[in-house]
Amino acid sequence: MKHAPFIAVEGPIGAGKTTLASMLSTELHIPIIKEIVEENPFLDKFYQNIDEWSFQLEMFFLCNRYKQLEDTGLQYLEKAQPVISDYHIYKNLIFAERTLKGIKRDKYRQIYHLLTDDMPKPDIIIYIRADLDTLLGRIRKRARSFEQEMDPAYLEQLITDYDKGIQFLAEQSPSPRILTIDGNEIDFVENQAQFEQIVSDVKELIQ
Ligand SMILES: Nc1ncnc2c1ncn2[C@@H]1O[C@H](COP(=O)(O)OP(=O)(O)OP(=O)(O)O)[C@@H](O)[C@H]1O
Ligand SMILES: Nc1nc(=O)c2ncn([C@H]3C[C@H](O)[C@@H](CO)O3)c2[nH]1
Repeated sequence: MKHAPFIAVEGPIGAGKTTLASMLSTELHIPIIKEIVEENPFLDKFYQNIDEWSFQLEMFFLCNRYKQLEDTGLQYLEKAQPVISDYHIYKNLIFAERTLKGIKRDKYRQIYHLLTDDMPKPDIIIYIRADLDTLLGRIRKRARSFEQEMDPAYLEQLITDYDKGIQFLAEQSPSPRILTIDGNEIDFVENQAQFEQIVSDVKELIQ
């Protein structure tokens, strides 16, 4: 790979994106960009009433990620410095296609493309797949109050949406390199050897 890599860790809610991105950032000495969660004023309301709050929430995520991506380009990529992020900008569309309907979805799509089409995109995606039981277990363990009432059907749909979304990204040109991790079987938190294997796989993709 000639230029500095832009790595994104992706996967459905609770898959372990922030955990793995942080571990890789430390191990590979690559700065990390993390998504904003605690200061998000709409997440709480969204989980209580998705139809009522989805547009505000999706726009909030989109604007925040747009700003972060702009900064990432200026701070790192334009200076040929590598960076790792705990999300891919495309996740906005994965969620919004599920949570928005009708005219709001149409408007959101237009704004999404207007803002992001010419932005830098990750060239390496680490995709953590995990099934519903694994994700629900992690979400419970993490115990963010606003997520505890999450409808399992919503999460199950997102698992499928993610598979399709990552497949779509794989078909883009130039296509990103994708490392898929089985989050049910691979425990990069507790199992050092499994984490080292991921590090080695990522290093190979970066070469
Ligand atoms: N491989 C793993 N084995 C065991 N626990 C894990 C593993 N990965 C993550 N966890 C735990 O699961 C929880 C969710 O992890 P994390 O916050 O990294 O997920 P995320 O994908 O970034 O979530 P979100 O989609 O909400 O941003 C955390 O409590 C974390 O410590
Ligand atoms: N609707 C919606 N759109 C997004 O773009 C999005 N990105 C993250 N999330 C939710 C998942 C976690 O609960 C929490 C932290 O990741 O926020 C999102 N929800």
